[in-house]
Amino acid sequence: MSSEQIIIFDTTLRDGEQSPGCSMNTKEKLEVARALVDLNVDVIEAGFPIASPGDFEAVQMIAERFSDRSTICALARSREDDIAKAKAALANAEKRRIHVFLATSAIHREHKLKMDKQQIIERAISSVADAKEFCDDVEFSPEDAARTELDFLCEVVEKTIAAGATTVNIPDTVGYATPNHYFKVISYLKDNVSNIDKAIISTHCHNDLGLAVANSLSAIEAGARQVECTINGLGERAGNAALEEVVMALRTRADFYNVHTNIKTERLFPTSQLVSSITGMKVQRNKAIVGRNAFAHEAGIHQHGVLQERTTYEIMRAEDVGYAGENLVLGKHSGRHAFRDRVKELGFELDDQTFQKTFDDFIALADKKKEIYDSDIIALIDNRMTDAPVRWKLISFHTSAGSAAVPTATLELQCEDQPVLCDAATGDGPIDAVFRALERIIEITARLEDFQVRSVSEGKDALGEVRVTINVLGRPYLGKGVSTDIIEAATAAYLQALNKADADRQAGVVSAAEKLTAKVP
Ligand SMILES: CC(=O)SCCNC(=O)CCNC(=O)[C@H](O)C(C)(C)COP(=O)(O)OP(=O)(O)OC[C@H]1O[C@@H](n2cnc3c(N)ncnc32)[C@H](O)[C@@H]1OP(=O)(O)O
Ligand SMILES: CC(C)C(=O)C(=O)O
Ligand SMILES: [Mg+2]
Repeated sequence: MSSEQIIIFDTTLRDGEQSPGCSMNTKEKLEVARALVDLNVDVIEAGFPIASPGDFEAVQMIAERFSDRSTICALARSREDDIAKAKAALANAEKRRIHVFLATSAIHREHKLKMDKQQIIERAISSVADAKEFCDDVEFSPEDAARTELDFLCEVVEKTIAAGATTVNIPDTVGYATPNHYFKVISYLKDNVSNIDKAIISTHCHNDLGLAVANSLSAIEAGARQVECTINGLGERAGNAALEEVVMALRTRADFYNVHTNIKTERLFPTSQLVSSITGMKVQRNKAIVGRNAFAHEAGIHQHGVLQERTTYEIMRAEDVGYAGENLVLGKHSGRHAFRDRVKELGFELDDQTFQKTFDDFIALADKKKEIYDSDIIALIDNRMTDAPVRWKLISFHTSAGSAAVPTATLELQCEDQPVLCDAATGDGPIDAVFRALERIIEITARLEDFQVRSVSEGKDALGEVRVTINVLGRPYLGKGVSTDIIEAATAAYLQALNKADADRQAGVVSAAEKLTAKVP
């Protein structure tokens, strides 16, 4: 059985713009329209021309620029003046559609429109006929269809199709439907509207119960062939069905739905980003398809699986939706396989011992830091790759400082298997106090010649790298340390430099140097 096409009708610029705080100016709407055309949506609902001169202008300009590629649609109430404005806005459009709507549910009839069923039918028919005089492509929406009596809904749909509607949209205006209920509504229309084959059945689902996408898919199962949706699920209240979710569900489960869309899926992520930046509506990280976490694996077991075979934990490929970011995110839940993979990608070949030490450093860092960047990993590797002697190890350090306190450092160090030594010192600041305490325990007096500190990665919790150069009896020694705590990084750097001086002392090198530079303090 060959796969049928689902028409993707994007209403980001109309219903999407109805999201509080999401108004766009004409220039912004043109940018979004361009992105939608590049995404290859079939129909763009560009606005509601009667609503404001700005909406009118936007529909007109979008129609002039893009109607050769996508059908441009304008919304109108079932009123002559609305339809006249829609016609005027679309006057120069190549592919154009007028979308007329009128509520049909008892609640809307009685309380909002104050019209009875007969008046609704007559108004709907005359409006569709009015729009039809201008263009062949006319869509009719019985607003609040999901809460409309089924027999009355069938009557409205049948009569508007007879009047010329080529698409009948069945809106779940208030997000009241559930998947099985909505399936039954569409099936009922298919079974009870005599001319239903003369029009395309469309869905327009709102997300008040978080079911907009599920309901849209259910309608497709029942025979709907157009889906109205928005980028990032923008729209009135909780929004509309998210275009990217509907499209990727149909593509990923083509085995089940046996339908396809014309969407260039690799444009989904960039389009989502564009709409987010223009509207200021951030995409939540765990949002399906276009959230930053949508293709990210942090858990070691998942990362191990994905490294062996991507499909163990991925049902879609990030590149198919245009996401180019990293999908194996290193963090506290990552394991050795993913870490080794990244180390290799960064171009390092570590022996087992260095790898294990670096991995331990990485896990310790991941406990402190939300995100681990490649630059963090490089700094950790670099730190472990130095062949510096490590006779003295830092067991613990404690500093206290403040405007009214004398900066003090208390340190515990261990030299090989000897008992742990503890000492304290004061200084000009906490780092100076640490340096003095280190010198006291190791019994080496050094002169600090250079001290540099820089941030290795991004964010407030970034790794800091400290590099020091000390002079011991005329010989320079370099030390480097990295940590999210700059005092800890400075301690590690100074200790590394002192360990080098200590190694020379052990080897008798310092005493030789001492003779040569006897005057150096
Ligand atoms: C479900 C949806 O998303 S529908 C689209 C909703 N979008 C918008 O409303 C966005 C833009 N809206 C607007 O700018 C304004 O509401 C306008 C310009 C459309 C109308 O403004 P106003 O003339 O001031 O009317 P207001 O919005 O206060 O009331 C709506 C009127 O439209 C009528 N109406 C509502 N829907 C329809 C309809 N489908 N067909 C005919 N009349 C309708 C109401 O009965 C009410 O009529 P009344 O003024 O005779 O009492
Ligand atoms: C205008 C109509 C289709 C609408 O947005 C709705 O009913 O939600
Ligand atoms: Mg809507």
